[in-house]
Amino acid sequence: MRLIAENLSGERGGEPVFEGIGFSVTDGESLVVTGPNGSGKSTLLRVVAGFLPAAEGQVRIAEGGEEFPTVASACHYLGHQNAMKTALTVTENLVFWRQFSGEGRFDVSGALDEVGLGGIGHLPFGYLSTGQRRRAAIAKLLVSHRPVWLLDEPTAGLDKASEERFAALMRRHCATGGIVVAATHLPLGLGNAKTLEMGAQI
Ligand SMILES: Nc1ncnc2c1ncn2[C@@H]1O[C@H](COP(=O)(O)OP(=O)(O)OP(=O)(O)O)[C@@H](O)[C@H]1O
Repeated sequence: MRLIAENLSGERGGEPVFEGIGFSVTDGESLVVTGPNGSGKSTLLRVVAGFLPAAEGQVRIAEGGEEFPTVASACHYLGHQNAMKTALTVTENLVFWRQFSGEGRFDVSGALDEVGLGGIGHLPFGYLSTGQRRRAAIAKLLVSHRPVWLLDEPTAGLDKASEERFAALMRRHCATGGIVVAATHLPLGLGNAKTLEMGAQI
């Protein structure tokens, strides 16, 4: 499978944010998107995810087969918001995501163990600390059957040990044929990732 962006332009509030962006990432590869504040990293990820329309150009999946014919079917987006209901327990949230995004290689309990949150699945998500919320949101990736991870500042709020644990999860995802596209200011420990540097302005 390949995730391909061709000649992409993005706008916010009718103003151009970036233009002429192109990339191709294939099974096992990662792409790290860097650039100064306001350069359009989050906008680019939202355009790739399909949450914002591209002003120009297109994003598509090639060789996704019957299982992943579209970007929407292949991608899981982890943005600044964790996309979890605060009143539901951590487990209830993850059960929802597992049903919504196809059954990933981990069940809910296994995914919580992977992010170091085993034993607190019964707590309402709203009780968790900032870093624990982020780790629970990362567990969404593990319970979902989505080969392309679109990650916006994924390590925000994580302590050093959690950062390293997440780096290992991303490397394993790629080693088993997954794709990671991550916008970040911080090194993510992805090894030989491709890079895309967004400009300060266009
Ligand atoms: N809803 C909006 N309406 C108008 N302008 C917006 C909107 N959202 C973002 N912008 C502007 O679009 C530009 C790109 O923002 P974006 O969040 O994509 O940058 P970024 O590279 O992710 O920044 P950071 O590193 O600070 O997270 C900024 O100038 C921002 O002010």
